Amino acid sequence: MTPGLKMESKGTQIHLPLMGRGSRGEINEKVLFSQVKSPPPCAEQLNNGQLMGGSQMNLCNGGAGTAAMMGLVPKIPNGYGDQKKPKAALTHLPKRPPVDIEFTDLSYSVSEGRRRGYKTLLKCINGTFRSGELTAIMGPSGAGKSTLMNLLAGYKTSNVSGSVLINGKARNLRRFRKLSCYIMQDDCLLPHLTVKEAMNVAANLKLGKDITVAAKKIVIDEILDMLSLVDASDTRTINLSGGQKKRLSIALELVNNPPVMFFDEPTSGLDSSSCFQCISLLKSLSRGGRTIICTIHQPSARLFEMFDFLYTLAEGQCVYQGKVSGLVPFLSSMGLHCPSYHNPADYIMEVATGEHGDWVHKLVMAVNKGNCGRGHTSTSSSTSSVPQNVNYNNAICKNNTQKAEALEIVIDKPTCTVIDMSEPTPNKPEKQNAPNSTNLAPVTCTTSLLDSNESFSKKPVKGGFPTSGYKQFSILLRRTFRSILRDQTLTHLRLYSHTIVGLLIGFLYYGIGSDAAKVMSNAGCIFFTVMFTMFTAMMPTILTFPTEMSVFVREHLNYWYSLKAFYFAKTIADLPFQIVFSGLYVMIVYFMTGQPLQADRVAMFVTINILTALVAQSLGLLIGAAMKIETGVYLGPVTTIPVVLFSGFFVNFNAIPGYLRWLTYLSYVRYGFEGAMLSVYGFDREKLKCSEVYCHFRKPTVFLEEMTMDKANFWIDIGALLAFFIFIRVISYLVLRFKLKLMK
Ligand SMILES: Nc1ncnc2c1ncn2[C@@H]1O[C@H](COP(=O)(O)OP(=O)(O)OP(=O)(O)O)[C@@H](O)[C@H]1O
Repeated sequence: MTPGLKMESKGTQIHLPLMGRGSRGEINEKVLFSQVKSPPPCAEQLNNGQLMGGSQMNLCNGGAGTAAMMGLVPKIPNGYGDQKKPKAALTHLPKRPPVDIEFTDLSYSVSEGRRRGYKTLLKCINGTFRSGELTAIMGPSGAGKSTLMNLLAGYKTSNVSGSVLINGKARNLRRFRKLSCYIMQDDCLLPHLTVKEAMNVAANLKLGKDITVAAKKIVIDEILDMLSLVDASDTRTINLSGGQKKRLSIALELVNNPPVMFFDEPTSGLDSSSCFQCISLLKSLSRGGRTIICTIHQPSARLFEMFDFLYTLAEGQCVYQGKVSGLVPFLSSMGLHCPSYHNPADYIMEVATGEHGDWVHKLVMAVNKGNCGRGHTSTSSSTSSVPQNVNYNNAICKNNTQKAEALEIVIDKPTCTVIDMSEPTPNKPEKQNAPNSTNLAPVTCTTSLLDSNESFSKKPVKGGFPTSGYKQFSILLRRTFRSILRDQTLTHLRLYSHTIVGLLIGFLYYGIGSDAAKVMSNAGCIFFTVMFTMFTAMMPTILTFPTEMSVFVREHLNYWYSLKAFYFAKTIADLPFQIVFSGLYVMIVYFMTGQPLQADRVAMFVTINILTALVAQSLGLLIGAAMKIETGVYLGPVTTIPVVLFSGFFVNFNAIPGYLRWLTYLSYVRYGFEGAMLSVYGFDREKLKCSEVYCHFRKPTVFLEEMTMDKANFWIDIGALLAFFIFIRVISYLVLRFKLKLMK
């Protein structure tokens, strides 16, 4: 019989494969698969102490039907065979080494300004988070949970003292970041992509070009199947439930199988059943040999007992570290008795917040003395100071004598084999769960984090990302283009509004363009056209970019692609939409208002308006990148007012006081309006017809003189707008870079 885990389920024995830890901590990947012969245990059974067994299955290496075992949403056939065939398992993920994280004397401070000096958020804390364990970082609000996780994930590196060791060696931050992922509290997902599309992008970006399309598809299918997302494959992420969004966030990061996963409050915003599913999933991931660390706020007793290791913080110091089951005995040994039927998670939080008196200091002292923690054994056994009614196997404090079943864990010699993804041949039996007879490229197997490859690609790519800069750009370009195309606000609404407003303006100023008696009204029409293209380009960007930005931050910090690739893709993908929308509106207005029907003038008028729109959109991008939506929505229009004031429409340039006149050169609307006026009235346009007895502005040059535009040059306006466009785009790029740096 294959070594593994025995689990009793309604009289039927299930033999589950394990990824045991070798003597040196490596993952044993010997057992790839074992068929489940009986129906999976229900959630209730799992809750009754069998969960440990169920989640001992190895996600990485062919554990059978973990998601179903966890009581996630019912499975549907995925086309891989009949229902009796075992569920897909993650057999095709790149193999990863186990990673233990040890931190010693870790302190972190932030500057509070010159006068107030530094504030210490973490004070000399120590701990070890192991692979194969689900670790919870708990503590009251402001205790330093997120700070600790950011430090361990390598997101904060300045003002940090102490050491972080990975498998006993100094952390190589760059490599560690590539082999770990951080799943944020808010599910930063692009709303208009389907689950499958999002997964494809993740696979293409994270698995590199050495893995074939067919191999990527199998990886994706396996993950979706395992996380019970198959039936939501074609659902846009905006329509997913909270739990599904969370699972998709995990699925996206699982593509390259990171051995370390950090989760910031993974259960926030989920109902109790989704919370249970989510933590069950994390538990299964940890049982696959991963190091799963998450911050959590007051879990229910049911959730609490699912964690293997607990690290509790209060005021930036550790007040408990050790097994979850050891918490109550530890507190009891300190004289803090968790009342019967009280959730220990609630109790430790009450203690940490000072509800039971000033215990924090005493607990910190006890932790530092080694009264709890990994090496400490007394916590797991009954001591005289511990009340008899506490059941240590079950985290809830109650009179319960039920014992958790001992788990049979067989540790084998550690192996790390290259996954065989080649086509099955008659001599070579097809692996279960590799149903597609496609020719699959081998996946690089990393044997140690510290001497692991930079990426999955054979050749390390510049910048350390799994794919080349060009590949990142092309994948992101397609994704951004698709997202914009499907975006109701950015695209559909703009299409309708440009058409409707264009027609409205067209009817309002119908045929006035060639009438000398209506040149002032025509100038108003031209000015409004410039203003409309400007605002409709700027505001949607201010509104939508922060969402894109949060997705970008998550993906970039998880080493998917570079800022450059993202930024170029964003810039290029936006162009066609700006051109089409602005062009459509401007053409409707131009022809309906009777402007000169000369191809060169039409082209000039349309071009100058499109350029103005592009500058305005870049400004929207800058505002969106630099600030929150609420601030941007206010600042966007407010900063536009001076730009409009100095455009030359409301106040003639000659009438502007000399000391303020230089400001007109900073107004990009000035160049847009001036260029539009010149394309209509400049370039030696013949005399206009006059619909009244006398028309002062029959000669277009006279009107341009009146507007102080007679000496203006259309090409300078074009050049100025181009310069504005490039300048603002560069500034936006630098702002994004700066913001990223601040996050690190
Ligand atoms: N840049 C900063 N300047 C000053 N104080 C800061 C800064 N960043 C964090 N803090 C403080 O550090 C403490 C720890 O913050 P952290 O976000 O880690 O807490 P937390 O335990 O995750 O809290 P919560 O559960 O509410 O998210 C808080 O008191 C917070 O106000």
